[in-house]
Amino acid sequence: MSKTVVVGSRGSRLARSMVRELLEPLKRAYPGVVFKHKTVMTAGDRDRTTDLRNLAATPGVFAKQIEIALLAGEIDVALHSLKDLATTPTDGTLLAAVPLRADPRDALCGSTLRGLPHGARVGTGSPRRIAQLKALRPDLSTVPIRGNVPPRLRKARDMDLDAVILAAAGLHRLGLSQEITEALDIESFPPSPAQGVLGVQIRKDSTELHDLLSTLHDQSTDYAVKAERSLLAALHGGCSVPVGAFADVRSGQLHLSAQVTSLDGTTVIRATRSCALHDADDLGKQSAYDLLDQGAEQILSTARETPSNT
Ligand SMILES: NCc1[nH]cc(CCC(=O)O)c1CC(=O)O
Repeated sequence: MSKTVVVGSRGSRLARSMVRELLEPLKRAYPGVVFKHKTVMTAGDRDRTTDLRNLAATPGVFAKQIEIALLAGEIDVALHSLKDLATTPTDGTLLAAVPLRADPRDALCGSTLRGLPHGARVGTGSPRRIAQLKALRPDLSTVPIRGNVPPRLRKARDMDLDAVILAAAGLHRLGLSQEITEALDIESFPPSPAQGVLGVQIRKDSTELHDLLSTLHDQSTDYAVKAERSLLAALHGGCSVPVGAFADVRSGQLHLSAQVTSLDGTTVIRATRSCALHDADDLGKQSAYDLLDQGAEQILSTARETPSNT
């Protein structure tokens, strides 16, 4: 293998901190390999003017350009947030490693949930976050807010919002943990499938690189995201459906809880299942059927016709 490995990612501060998180253990484990970082401009970065509602109609808006650079050989590793990566793998690519998950929770910045006054305004454009928030607090209103994490925090202040919802993992990675007023409980506010997990993607034929990246692999996180992503795939969901899911390994079993919520928050459908670790894919599928049996399809088809950002 050539002794240089080029890692491609978005150019945002968050993406750059993810690259550092990825490279630190690799540089330690392979002092003889040179690791380089290359920034790939994505459609999501380029289009600052259009509302992401239109952009997000194209799934994988953040990931596509990075995958193209990977397949063209401009980079050797494509680094994504796994929750932004479509569940159908792109031909010629594979996920080489699933590193240990960071904090999976969503975070309220600006107020606690209970501390929000009646009718408060909360910044988020994500259908899942809007739906789940309305289910817990029907009195609240949501305001779409987009952009990278630091600008979202700034906009929330400029717009005088009472709070904004962001992924805790992103805030931790940016060194902005102090902005978190409340990390929302996993059970009542299930995160996006694979939230907090890095997606480390390579070309299928990069066998040596695959071996090298296996140092980063965390088997429990891998089982968990397999279950969460197979659930999402079975529901034909992308990043803009109101599906929350979280799986973890406890006492040698894999547990999955999932929730589909109508956009107005009035209907909440839940499924909880456990299985042996090697049945992760099946756990996701069975849980999806549990949700569909309870009428999830109607909520999902309505939500699919109302594209929005995550
Ligand atoms: N949708 C954008 C996005 N993609 C990944 C993260 C950070 C969390 C993660 O790594 O899963 C964020 C920001 C957010 O949702 O607040």
